[in-house]
Amino acid sequence: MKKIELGAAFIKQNQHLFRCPVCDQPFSEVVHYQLICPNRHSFDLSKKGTLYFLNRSANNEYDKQMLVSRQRLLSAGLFDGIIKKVGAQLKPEPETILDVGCGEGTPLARLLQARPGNDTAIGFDISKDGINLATQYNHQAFFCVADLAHLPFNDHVFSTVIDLFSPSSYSEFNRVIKRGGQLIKTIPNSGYLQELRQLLYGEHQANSFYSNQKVLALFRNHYPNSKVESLRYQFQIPTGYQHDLLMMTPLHWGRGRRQNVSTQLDELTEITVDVSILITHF
Ligand SMILES: C[S@@+](CC[C@H](N)C(=O)[O-])C[C@H]1O[C@@H](n2cnc3c(N)ncnc32)[C@H](O)[C@@H]1O
Ligand SMILES: [Zn+2]
Repeated sequence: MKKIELGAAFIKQNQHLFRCPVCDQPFSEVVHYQLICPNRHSFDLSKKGTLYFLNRSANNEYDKQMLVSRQRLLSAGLFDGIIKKVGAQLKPEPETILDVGCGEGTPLARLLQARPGNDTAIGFDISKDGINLATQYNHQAFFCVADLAHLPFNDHVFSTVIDLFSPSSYSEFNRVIKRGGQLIKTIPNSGYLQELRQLLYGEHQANSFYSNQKVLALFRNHYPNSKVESLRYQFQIPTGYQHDLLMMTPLHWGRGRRQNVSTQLDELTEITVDVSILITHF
């Protein structure tokens, strides 16, 4: 089946999940390849079977090159430890999953690969390049371009919302998560990609270290009963992926960056993944 047909089948079957980002009304019709709301605002599926919900162009620090590099490293398994831990939080029964700021789609693809195959899953990102890359995967998830500050989804429809390294909008998350559902957010800890930080910024620069304390405190403020799980592992960088590691995060253009690190970069064989996984139930 063509991608646009798969997208049309998804929105027909799951129309109840979506609401119009212009007037906030639940969509009332799917006609051909179009979602239409009661106020006649309409959104067309692209050839790739995705929807575009932004009503203004969005600036994004994640350009296509970064997303391609991220896809290469994630496909090589960089985040598999995180994905396994997130997957362990899901129920064995079918879930309705939303991946917030899904980027180029690899984490959601790999999460779903390890599931029985009965979930309903949507990934969205503000980056159109990210969403286009995500559609290269041949899997069951539906992808759209949207802003996490104004979600095009109805109230209390998702059983699990995941947010891996992306910004958050807790009022919107609270609105779309079902009672009995959960929010799983992953944030970097100070050791995250530390070998790369030290290579780029030396030992004592502000950028050499990362603190997640503010993000963690805000999460705890919103969800005092949340639990926090730490996860730290070493990833063996496959030969030829060192440059992708440099390109996949905004670290590569950070202030105070040292120049001419390519020889040392080529010699990097291991990288630390060090994260906190924040989980709260509704
Ligand atoms: C660090 S990346 C994480 C991507 C993906 N979750 C991953 O783990 O590879 C942060 C993502 O958040 C997205 N993002 C930033 N602001 C956003 C917004 N307002 N709405 C939706 N996505 C946003 C970026 O485009 C980017 O893809
Ligand atoms: Zn509308």
